[in-house]
Amino acid sequence: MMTTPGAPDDLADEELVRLLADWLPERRWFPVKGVVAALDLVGARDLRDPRDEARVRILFVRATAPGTDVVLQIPVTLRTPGGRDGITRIGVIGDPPLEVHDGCGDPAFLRAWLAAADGPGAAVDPQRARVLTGEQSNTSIVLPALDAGEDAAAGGLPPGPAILKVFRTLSPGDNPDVDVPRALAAHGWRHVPRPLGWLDGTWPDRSEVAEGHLAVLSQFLAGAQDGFELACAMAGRGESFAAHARALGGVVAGMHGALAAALPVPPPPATVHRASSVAQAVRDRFRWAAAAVPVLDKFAGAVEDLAVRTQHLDRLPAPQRIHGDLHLGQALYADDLWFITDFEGEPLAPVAARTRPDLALRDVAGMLRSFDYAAAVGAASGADGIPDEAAAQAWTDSARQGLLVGYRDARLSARPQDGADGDPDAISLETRAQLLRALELDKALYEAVYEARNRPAWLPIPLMAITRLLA
Ligand SMILES: Nc1ncnc2c1ncn2[C@@H]1O[C@H](COP(=O)(O)OP(=O)(O)O)[C@@H](O)[C@H]1O
Ligand SMILES: O=P(O)(O)O[C@H]1O[C@H](CO)[C@@H](O[C@H]2O[C@H](CO)[C@@H](O)[C@H](O)[C@H]2O)[C@H](O)[C@H]1O
Repeated sequence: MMTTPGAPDDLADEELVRLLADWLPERRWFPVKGVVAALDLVGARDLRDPRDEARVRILFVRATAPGTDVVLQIPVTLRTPGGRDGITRIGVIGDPPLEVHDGCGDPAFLRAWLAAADGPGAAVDPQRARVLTGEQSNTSIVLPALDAGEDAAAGGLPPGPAILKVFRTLSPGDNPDVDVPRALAAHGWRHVPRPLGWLDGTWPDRSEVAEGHLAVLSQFLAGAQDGFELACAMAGRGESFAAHARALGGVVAGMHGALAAALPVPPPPATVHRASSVAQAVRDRFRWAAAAVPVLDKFAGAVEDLAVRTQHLDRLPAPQRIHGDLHLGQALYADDLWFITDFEGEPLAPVAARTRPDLALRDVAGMLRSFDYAAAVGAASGADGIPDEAAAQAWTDSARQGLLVGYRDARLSARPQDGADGDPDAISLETRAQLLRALELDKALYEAVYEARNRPAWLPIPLMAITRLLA
């Protein structure tokens, strides 16, 4: 084991990792599924609980398995036995014994994190924190606002509530889930929850010391509805999502305008044939997806035909910073407004690819794919409440139409000078349709791998879309 900054200095850490070996595979965010991962402790960092109630330690653990090699962040707290109820106990180590708890569920870790973080912070109460239990690649914890008296004592901190997102799989470099919301909020775009705190860290990564963000604290939109849950519920009741989709399309267009202004990128070199790059990306995605989901092999010819048609497009919109993994689950509906969260990009993609300038239409395609999921998962039904295919198709079509019209109208009104032919990105309707088809296919291939790894029962949703898009 190396002796770089952040390397473990404590023999008990090895015992901790042995304890975690049984606990980790049961976590939704643990990236290795179906096979046993090798776990190696590569580093650790102590944070100080201002109340000194518990020892707070962040473990950096490398998990390796075929196709996976990642460094995970695992905050734990160590307490003398019998100290506290109501927090997640992982087990006991040492002699004299120490209880090991999941840091994310322990106020001691949350206090220590808030004390160590950069940024304005927030007047929140770690004592009443709640760990979210949904489908998540990371771990999020809601921190309620302090009550009025305590709030005054917090001395001018921005008001709570707030949500802390602990990144589980660490990536060297600045995390776009911290930097992008900061840039958008500083630019004055109001559809992103305000970032309130962030913590950097270092950890040994092979022969280097990696540095990057460990977690981010943001304004919590109390009472917000998750866009995917809202869409599924409406689909199940046979209610059109078109008006919501139209408003969402407007917000996605506003996000693209704000991203282009807040995080400008240089134009691509004239030597790059961009349509060929998009086509090649689809081919590469297909090869990657077919290796993980062999049933996709039969689509090889049809994918190549689509790639060739894409390659022959002559004029593409300029690349820019985009969201990168936009779907209904990243859209929150609060007080009649849509907000966009989770700017981390596709969790299965390498970090360098996640911040690369790309086509704004990729985000639009991501949202279109989500309507397909909502119709399937929500069991879209007609007015009689009985789920059927025609009703699902009609529900999806009207939501798609709503999103595209809302997006296009907002782009046009923001940049009317570009709309020579009524198209704000100055491309023909045919080019737009072909690009969207290629980008939807690309996303559906990604989803096939995501579902095969995480939710095999949902694999038919992207597989049916791939069949349809290639028909
Ligand atoms: N600012 C926020 N206010 C309210 N809920 C939020 C906020 N940010 C995220 N959430 C909720 O937390 C959950 C997880 O957040 P997300 O950033 O998508 O995590 P992950 O990238 O791990 O999937 C989502 O279901 C979302 O509804
Ligand atoms: O939210 P994450 O950043 O963790 O994104 C990953 O998980 C998503 C699921 O939670 C996944 O999204 C897919 O399923 C959604 C329904 O649960 C659906 O609305 C999306 O359209 C679909 O892509 C996402 O792809 C993955 O990166």
